[in-house]
Amino acid sequence: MKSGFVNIFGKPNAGKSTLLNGLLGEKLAIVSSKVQTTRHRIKGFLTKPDEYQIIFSDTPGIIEPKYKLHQKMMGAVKSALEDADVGILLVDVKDNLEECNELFTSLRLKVPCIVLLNKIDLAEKEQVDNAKAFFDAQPYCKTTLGVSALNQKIFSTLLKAIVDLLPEGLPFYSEEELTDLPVKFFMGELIREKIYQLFGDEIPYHSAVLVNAFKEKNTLVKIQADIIVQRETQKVILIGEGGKMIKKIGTLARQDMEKFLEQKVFLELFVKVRAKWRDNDAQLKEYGYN
Ligand SMILES: Nc1nc2c(ncn2[C@@H]2O[C@H](COP(=O)(O)OP(=O)(O)OP(=O)(O)O)[C@@H](O)[C@H]2O)c(=O)[nH]1
Repeated sequence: MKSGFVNIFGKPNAGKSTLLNGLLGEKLAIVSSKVQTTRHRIKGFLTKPDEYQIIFSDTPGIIEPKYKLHQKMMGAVKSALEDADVGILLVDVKDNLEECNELFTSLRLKVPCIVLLNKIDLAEKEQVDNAKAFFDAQPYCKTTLGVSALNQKIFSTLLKAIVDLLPEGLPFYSEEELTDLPVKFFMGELIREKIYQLFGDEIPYHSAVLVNAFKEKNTLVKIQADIIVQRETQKVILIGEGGKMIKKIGTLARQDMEKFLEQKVFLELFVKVRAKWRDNDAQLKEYGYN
């Protein structure tokens, strides 16, 4: 039996969330085409009885700490590095390889790493081969694989490569558990995902979601959440004309919640203004960015 911790690193938008969702077969990490969607470490477990247990985490995209929020994200990247048995360095195969290499080198990786070249469905074979040769020559790289996170066919090869690098050991969690994060957290992420999908650049980056109540009743789950924004003008946009937008967020989020929980959901959403929440430690903590 093998077991251990695997952390997925990569620049924003490399496809970390897509990969994790594909591997785990559940919509755990939220996926969007905008960068920096993932703010938390999200762990999911993949267990094959008597063979392996892999504990995955999806770290935030590696970025410059411009705001306090970003510093917290870098902290998450570092702490993920410290407790990993295997690192997966995810690279968009069309990205600047030298730049990715600099980034990985600067993390001073001590764990064995698999370089995963993602989005090969969009690249020429020659480009993939060149990238493979480039990373195979780097000291932190144990092996390089080409994948498309959208295509689950290659996952068995990836899983084999991961398991080969894992230490022998007993499972950390029981087979039934999929993640140790509270369901409440995922409900908040589903709301945040809708904000990313429905609004332009500014709004998503200035919003946080706080799930205040999660109550399981006999026939349904009651969820109450606040969407926190920085300015009154953002609140007006989020609510929309006659409440049109907030209704839309609510409906889409509720549908996904119902799929996830396999239960009817009653969702109540409020929009609240908290000036400068992104630079306020206490508020960052309240919204879950520890
Ligand atoms: N064509 C193609 N698109 C992909 C592939 N993997 C991911 N994508 C797309 O790339 C975009 C970014 O994917 P995410 O999984 O959200 O990326 P991420 O690395 O988690 O991004 P952050 O949360 O910003 O750090 C999404 O639009 C995905 O659908 C792939 O293999 N092929």
